[in-house]
Amino acid sequence: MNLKEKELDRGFSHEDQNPAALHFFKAKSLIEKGDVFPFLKKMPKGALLHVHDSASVSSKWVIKNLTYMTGMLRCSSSKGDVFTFRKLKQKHGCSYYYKVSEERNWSRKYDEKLEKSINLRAAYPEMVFPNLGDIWTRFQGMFSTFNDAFAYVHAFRRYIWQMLAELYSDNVMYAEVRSTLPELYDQNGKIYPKEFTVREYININKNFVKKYGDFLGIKIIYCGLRHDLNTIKTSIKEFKQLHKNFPDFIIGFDLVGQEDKGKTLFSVLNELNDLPKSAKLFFHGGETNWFGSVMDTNLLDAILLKTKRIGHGYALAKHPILMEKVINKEIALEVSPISNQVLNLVWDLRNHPAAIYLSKNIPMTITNDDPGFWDAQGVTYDFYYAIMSLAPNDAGIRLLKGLVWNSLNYSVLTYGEKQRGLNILDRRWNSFLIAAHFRSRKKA
Ligand SMILES: O=c1[nH]cnc2c1ncn2[C@@H]1O[C@H](CO)[C@@H](O)[C@H]1O
Repeated sequence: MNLKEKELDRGFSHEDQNPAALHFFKAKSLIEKGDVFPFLKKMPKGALLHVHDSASVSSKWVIKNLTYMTGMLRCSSSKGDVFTFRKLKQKHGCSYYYKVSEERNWSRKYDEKLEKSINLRAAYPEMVFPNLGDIWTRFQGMFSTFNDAFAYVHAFRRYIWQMLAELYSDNVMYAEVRSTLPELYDQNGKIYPKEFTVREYININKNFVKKYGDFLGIKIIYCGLRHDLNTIKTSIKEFKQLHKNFPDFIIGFDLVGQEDKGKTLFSVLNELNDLPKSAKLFFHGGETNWFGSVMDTNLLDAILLKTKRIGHGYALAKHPILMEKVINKEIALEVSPISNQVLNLVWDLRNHPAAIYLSKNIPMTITNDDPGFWDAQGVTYDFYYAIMSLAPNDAGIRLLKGLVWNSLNYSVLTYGEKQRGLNILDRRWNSFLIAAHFRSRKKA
């Protein structure tokens, strides 16, 4: 509370330097300079329940590591850059491929330029991306830029390890990761089936957990892109097979992509009814500002389809009856404050509807969505906005603790795994508080 009050007071008298009200791209360096951020960084976060794998790792790491791997190529398509390690020409819509190692030799500030194609950072985002459509085109383009490099088996292994490392160093202890599970390929051009991607994932996870015993690992929520019916059908078919073969790892299903432009849940009801009973659902819903539109009914249908949690749920505040349902059925919202701001739903996060959800005790957890694409390593920055912008001035450690405990309680860990996780969390939380207490005494 001391750290928070001091920082809010300063923000109140210097509004131009009040990170709680500023866009993340303007606030990031201010956040890092304050005292709240390092405190939150050290805080055990519990589980991370909403993150997309191919946008999870910091873009700097990707540039410094993956783009220095042998065989990396770059080409320019009408939609933007494409990174790849495939030797054979692909359907990238490019006419010429450049070797990154050669380009780097004759271009100044090459790495900085390269990083721009996988990072949305802008000094004046309101000028660069005036509309929600503009930012989504750019955002979706970044997945297209990176996906083919991500699917190179040697890059994939390093990237997923780094994803776990960034979570672990941010004091996250477990994650349920959303993935479209790309078909991986190797240096000889061999393409592997999705089962192989799952086995790779399981191996990396196993090795990471072996090395860091207090990390519980990850599970995968399989994602289909919602933009057209055939893609949805194919992804449901693939999911059924993968879930059957790996029921404890490929735990559930979701549909992703821009909700405003994609198929609604209602329009694919027949297909969704084909999902097996053992599969859990984790639908995105209400990531929209269109009140009363067809997309807006996704929230209703997600609840009717018995979703375990709701991704975002940004629009839920406009639907009082659905808010009640979410409380009664204990469906947690996966709230990603920075994502909603960067993707242009809201500017000042004090206006984010999660402030209302907190006041109504709607179950929720703080998540980071695509941190690599906006320079937010880990979930600490989102927790900063949660406690400084979404929560009332007088809410402190008790609220944070509730959010952290929610993350484990609303996870789909088995009973045994959850008990073990809660024990570890309890221990780590107490040492965190004791250490923070001694730090503050030393300062005083
Ligand atoms: O906030 C989001 N809402 C909806 N879809 C998203 C969001 N973030 C990422 N993706 C989608 O996830 C896919 C990769 O897993 C990407 O294609 C992207 O469209």
